Amino acid sequence: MFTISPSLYSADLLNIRQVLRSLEGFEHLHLDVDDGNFVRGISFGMDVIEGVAECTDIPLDAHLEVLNPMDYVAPLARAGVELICAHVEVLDFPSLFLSSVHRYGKKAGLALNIKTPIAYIEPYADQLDQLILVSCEADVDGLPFRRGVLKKLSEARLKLEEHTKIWVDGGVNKSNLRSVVDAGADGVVLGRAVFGSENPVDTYVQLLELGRGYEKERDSNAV
Ligand SMILES: O=C(CO)[C@@H](O)[C@H](O)COP(=O)(O)O
Repeated sequence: MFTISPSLYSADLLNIRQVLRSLEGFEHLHLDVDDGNFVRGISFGMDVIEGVAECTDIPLDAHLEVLNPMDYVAPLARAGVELICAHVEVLDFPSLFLSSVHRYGKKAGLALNIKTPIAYIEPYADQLDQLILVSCEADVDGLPFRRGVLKKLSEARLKLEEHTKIWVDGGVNKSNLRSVVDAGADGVVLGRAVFGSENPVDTYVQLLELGRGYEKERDSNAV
């Protein structure tokens, strides 16, 4: 079923404990782990991630925007993160990353920057629980959604196995949600669209219902 993973990095990070307590009903929570090298921003270190995991029962997914993803697998798995995703652009041997995550009993994924073709992840289709298609330039906060991701999304949906969940991440909001779902997304990561709204919990529920409605229409049109 269509899902939303709100990105904690867009929340009020000075009140992180209160934010976590307020997130009633969230099915996922997205952790952008940004190292200041792969991307310019620096987000959460392991101490904060361990603290977040202790404070909430919401299943956590980590999007590693770092140069050395292999170093994060064991600490994230031990902290209880359920899904660990790294950028194919920095992995010399993506299959080793994916099997290392699986050895910890966690779900494993790859992420693609907007400029990176689907061909880069095709050889690993059999190991992929998740694909994150970044839909803005990852490095610059506030850059808009790039519609070019929709073609990549349709291509990925055709090429990947059905069990592989495809999420779109970056600049997604109410106005482009339908196009993302129609092109085949199983889920989206939302930063500003949820945490930049007046009431993140209400907004999350509304957008989730909207997305699930679009998904239902898409799937019934496909039959
Ligand atoms: O990591 C990324 C982009 O690289 C995302 O998680 C964005 O941070 C999501 O934020 P919005 O674009 O939805 O505000």
